[in-house]
Amino acid sequence: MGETPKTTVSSKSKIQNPMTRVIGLMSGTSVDGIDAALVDISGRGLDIKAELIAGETYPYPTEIRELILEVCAGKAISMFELAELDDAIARAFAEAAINIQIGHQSATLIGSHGQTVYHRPLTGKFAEGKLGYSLQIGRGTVISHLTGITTINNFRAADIAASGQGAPLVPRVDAALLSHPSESRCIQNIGGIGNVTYIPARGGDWLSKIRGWDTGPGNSLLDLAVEHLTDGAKTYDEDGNWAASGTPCLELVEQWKQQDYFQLPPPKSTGRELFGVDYLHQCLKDSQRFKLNPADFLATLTELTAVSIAHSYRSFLPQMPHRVFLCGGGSRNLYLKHRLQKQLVSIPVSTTDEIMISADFKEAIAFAVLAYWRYTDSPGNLPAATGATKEVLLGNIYW
Ligand SMILES: Nc1ncnc2c1ncn2[C@@H]1O[C@H](COP(=O)(O)OP(=O)(O)OP(=O)(O)O)[C@@H](O)[C@H]1O
Ligand SMILES: CC(=O)N[C@H]1[C@@H]2OC[C@@H](O2)[C@@H](O)[C@@H]1O[C@H](C)C(=O)O
Repeated sequence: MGETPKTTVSSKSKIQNPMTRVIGLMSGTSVDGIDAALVDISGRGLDIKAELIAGETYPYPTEIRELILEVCAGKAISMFELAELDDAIARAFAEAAINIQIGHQSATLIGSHGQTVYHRPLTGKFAEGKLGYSLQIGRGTVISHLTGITTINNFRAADIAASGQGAPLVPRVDAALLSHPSESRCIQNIGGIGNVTYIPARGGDWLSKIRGWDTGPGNSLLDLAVEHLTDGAKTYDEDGNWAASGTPCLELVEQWKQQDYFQLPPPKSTGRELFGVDYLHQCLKDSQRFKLNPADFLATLTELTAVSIAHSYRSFLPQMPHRVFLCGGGSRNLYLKHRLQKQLVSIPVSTTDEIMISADFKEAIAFAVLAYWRYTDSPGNLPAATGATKEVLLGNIYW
């Protein structure tokens, strides 16, 4: 297991709690594996310090990954099969928690996001009198039983109970760890789905101006397209090299940009339910009249991710940020980064590695922080990002 360089991120705290060693576990909408982060956390509320001690990705066994993707795409399974899948995921998460500690002092707390298999946020008229629904499986009960460590999971439910979308939850963590005294920043995660946190320069009423939402597809459509074009031989476009050899069809991107989700004002969140297999098939159909070759098609999907991010900033931010920092697997897609930079013109685009937080493990670190907040009775959601009516404690605790 590789040791990740130590990175410390602090929010200038004067009051420090004794340090707690926490494991953050996350598997996102790409379903590529479990990201585990071993993190030392101290402080309270937004005044916290988080130091990454080790980070590692543990790929899912192929049969589990394939079943998760099928379930996400709408496959019907029995309650027996659901219980088996839930347990298999929980066991894989527990194993990741055990392995990340090897060679290190043990952790006393685990924050486990689990695996999202269904996300149904409600907005506009559909929301009247109803709550959203978001299901993450991989039971905390099993993780705490197998590891012997207090485990917190089911982070999205309390926000949904407060009429929020249950996502994105990372904005409050981003604000705590990545604000700057004079620079406004967008922290852009590009996982299967993309999500942004806008953090104004710290000072005055900066907290009330923080925003966050899901920008739309990150890598989900690209990954599905690569699998489709290679008959399953490849699962993603490494460094964006394949797309870089093509030319994006801008007319098609303009057409796709008109889709409802991109016009919907925040708070908003989405998932593979929208940007999944059916969406890709529609994209393939739409592309037929332009006779795109595979590289052009991938370049066009990459452009959709870049354009949807930039379009959402221009449409929904109070002002454009001074800088944009990428994280998540898509931050490694050099062609996507280049196209986003082109969209954002003079706003520098780099990765959160540059501001001392691992771009690969930021989401896993975030779930360690969210668990720490639950453990220390601090709210974890940001109502401006999720649409909840109030700040709430997030997560269920299994001692
Ligand atoms: N070197 C690379 N070049 C291009 N793409 C990459 C590279 N490394 C990772 N990716 C992309 O990143 C994806 C994984 O990203 P990540 O782990 O951040 O997603 P996730 O956490 O599952 O999703 P989400 O943030 O939506 O929950 C892969 O599926 C792949 O598309
Ligand atoms: C329901 C769900 O799992 N949503 C994820 C997904 O992946 C990215 C984006 O969509 C984001 O809203 C969220 O994850 C991050 C960790 C969040 O809640 O902030």
